[in-house]
Amino acid sequence: MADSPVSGPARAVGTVALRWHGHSLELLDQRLLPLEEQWIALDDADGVARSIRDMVVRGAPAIGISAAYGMALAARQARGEQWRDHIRQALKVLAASRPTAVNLFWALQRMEQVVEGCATAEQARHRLAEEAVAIHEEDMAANLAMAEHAVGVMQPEQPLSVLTHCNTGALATGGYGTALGVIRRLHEKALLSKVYADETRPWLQGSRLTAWELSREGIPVTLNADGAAAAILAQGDVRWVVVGADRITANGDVANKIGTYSLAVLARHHRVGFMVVAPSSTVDMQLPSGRDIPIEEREATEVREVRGVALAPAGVDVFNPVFDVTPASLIDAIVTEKGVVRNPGPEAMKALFG
Ligand SMILES: CSC[C@@H](O)[C@@H](O)C(=O)COP(=O)(O)O
Repeated sequence: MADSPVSGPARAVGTVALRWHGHSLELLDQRLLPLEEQWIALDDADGVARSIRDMVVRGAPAIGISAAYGMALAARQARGEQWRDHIRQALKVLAASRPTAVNLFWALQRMEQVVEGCATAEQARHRLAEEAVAIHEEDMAANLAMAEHAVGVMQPEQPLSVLTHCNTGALATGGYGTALGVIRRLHEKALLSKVYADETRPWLQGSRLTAWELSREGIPVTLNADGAAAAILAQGDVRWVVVGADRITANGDVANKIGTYSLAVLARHHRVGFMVVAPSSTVDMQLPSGRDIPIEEREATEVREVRGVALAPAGVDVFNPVFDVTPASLIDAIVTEKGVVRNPGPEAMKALFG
């Protein structure tokens, strides 16, 4: 076991955002897409934490997987009697990278349990790498299962149109995607008529990432300004709004990219289905409701500028919460790999997640 690096998942579906090489982690720099495809190589946990904070990698499941690999990298550098302290310090740094997506803390907790079960640094090096790869592979498998469940809920008899928000695809996960995985599956089954992608101000995950990911895989996508969503739903063509999640609380409230809540209100008004697709690693049964979710606020420059070009008067006051909370009462279905929660509420959530 001296230094036999554990390699990454054997199976990948289409686009990938992270590559594990056993001794280093490569991340596709999502800040540069769609203009440039550049990979960043990392060999320590600090670099991974920085990459999460700076949005080189983003999307709840991808953040959790990256943090797990960050722990595996920390174990590779842990030496001497203090090896356990070195890994615990890495965990703290990774946990401080972003606050909202619970997948980060879920993955770190899993890694911590493995550390506690290791007797030597060498064992930790091997076991943490294995666990990180397992988390990565499980996420991919969960996405495939969720896509099947979601199509079962939609029961399309003919191709249907959907609207989505942010990026929930291979770029945001271990592969395939959550909400975008459902869209991919509909396309594979020739059941997708049209997908509208909100551009997703201010970071533009929809235009920069979702439009890129779908176009390069030959899935036709129509990009729209966020403010056009009401007009699109009013046309009557869209049957489902499909989104991902960063944290789902015990009562079925959902934190997701800012703008999701307005979409849920619009969907209810227009009698369009509203579906949240997320792995069970996004469910936080410790928090009673969405009011308890820490909502990240990011720099004012994200709203005032695009790639350094000013869009607003210099120094204008900005409010930039990057997630919002959709109340469970506006959600028709939460789809996870464990099953579907229809009309979510505390009882239905407890029945599936205990
Ligand atoms: C499968 S990704 C689900 C969510 O993480 C996604 O919708 C989202 O809000 C991403 O936010 P981001 O700020 O880009 O990390």
